[in-house]
Amino acid sequence: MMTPNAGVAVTTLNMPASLLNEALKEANELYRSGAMTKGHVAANGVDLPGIEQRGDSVLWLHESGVYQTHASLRKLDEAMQAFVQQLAHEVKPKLALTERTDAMLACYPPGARYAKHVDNPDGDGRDGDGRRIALVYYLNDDDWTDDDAGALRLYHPSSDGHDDVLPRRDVLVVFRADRVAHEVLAPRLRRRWALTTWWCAYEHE
Ligand SMILES: O=C(O)CCC(=O)C(=O)O
Ligand SMILES: [Fe+2]
Repeated sequence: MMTPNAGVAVTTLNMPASLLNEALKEANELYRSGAMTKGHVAANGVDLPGIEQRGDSVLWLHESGVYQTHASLRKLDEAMQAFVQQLAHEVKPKLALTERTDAMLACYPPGARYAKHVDNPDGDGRDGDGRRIALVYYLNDDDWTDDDAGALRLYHPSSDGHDDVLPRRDVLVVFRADRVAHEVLAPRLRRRWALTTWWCAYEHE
């Protein structure tokens, strides 16, 4: 697992190509069917349409009931969950994981971005166990290149520096949802797909 800076890790899940092809088909089918809705940003506890800030379309997969019919997406969600169960052991001295969120399927059409933000800057309004870990897994075509753009830009916590991660198929980025500022740069010509889950945790002193 590569760790480009504090609070960030980049790895792959090594899922079979057939499963990834099928999941991408399912995702495109959901997009075409009109099941996905514009992503929102919360400000001061009020949910605002984030036209300027955020151009993706999203679908909460468990809640929407699509796992009944979209088994490949469900299997990828399960693989991410299995990954976290291993990780839980490693992070135990620092974090006590409590629960996960639903999986969010997100599509960035060409030109869509998500401006710099921290996912959980204020504890999520929970009693110490807001979202602490974000996992973002990319479902894109297997020939995604620099020219396709759409990197996830992760800012270093204590300097102006940043690292860009291209949203290549099967790449999993794990980062601190309560600390790491990041932004999504717009993909140039293709739809950019990601499956995201968050884990809530208490942080030990
Ligand atoms: O798709 C990505 O690379 C990250 C998306 C993101 O930052 C978010 O949904 O909060
Ligand atoms: Fe984010």
